[in-house]
Amino acid sequence: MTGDTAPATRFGRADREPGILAECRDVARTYGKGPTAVVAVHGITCRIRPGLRLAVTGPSGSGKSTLLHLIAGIDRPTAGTVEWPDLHHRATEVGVVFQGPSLLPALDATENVALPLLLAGEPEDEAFRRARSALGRLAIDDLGGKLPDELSGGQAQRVAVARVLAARPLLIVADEPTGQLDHESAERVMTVLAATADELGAALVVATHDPFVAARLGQEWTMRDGRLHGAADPGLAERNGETR
Ligand SMILES: Nc1ncnc2c1ncn2[C@@H]1O[C@H](COP(=O)(O)OP(=O)(O)OP(=O)(O)O)[C@@H](O)[C@H]1O
Repeated sequence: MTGDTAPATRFGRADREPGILAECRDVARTYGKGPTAVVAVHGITCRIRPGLRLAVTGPSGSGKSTLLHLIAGIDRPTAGTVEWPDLHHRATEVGVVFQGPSLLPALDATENVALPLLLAGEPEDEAFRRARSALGRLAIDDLGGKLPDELSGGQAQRVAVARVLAARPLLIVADEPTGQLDHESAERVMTVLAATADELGAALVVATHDPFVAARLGQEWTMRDGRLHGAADPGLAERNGETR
């Protein structure tokens, strides 16, 4: 087969490199100003491609959440640039599992999961079908009728994961998605996140303190004091923009 006839894929032709979902160039994020300013992220250059399975690890306060928010486009860098070259509609193509509570209190679990689909214009029956299916994959379909304040922290966390998966994003950014879960539930969440990312051809970026979760993903980037470390890992050249 010649290059000209290579089949198209979701991100271009099969004979080309996969696309770039997110690209950070020399990105920094400082909170506040003057003597109390906190530099949460410094000088990070990285690329997120389809198929990436990435754990972002590091001590508390090292900048993991900040980097994830910049990659997802829900925060802006104070220096450098973040771009999403192969995303067309970032609001629906990036799914974020937040570290803290994020469910709307007046909606039950199924409605919380369906809401982003309804807002994106999905017909109601399809939105609710996908919401129930996502809850089922995470083995929490029995919780569909419960309000957030009737859920445990771990149950609410799984509903938040279901909400992201139901929206079928191309870039899944999850901040401690298993932080409140027992081992068995954490394992299920990681299995479903990875399987869904495989089905969608998506990238999966997970901030975690849990070595088991990090081990489930293909790559690990470690943050310390706002910088990426881990020179021995195979992603470093990619991260530093040395290869395309
Ligand atoms: N909104 C904010 N205002 C001021 N400082 C902040 C803000 N958010 C984060 N920080 C600071 O930025 C630094 C990085 O925080 P970040 O939440 O990104 O770290 P983290 O590695 O995700 O931590 P954890 O593992 O505890 O979630 C910390 O020093 C934190 O106190």
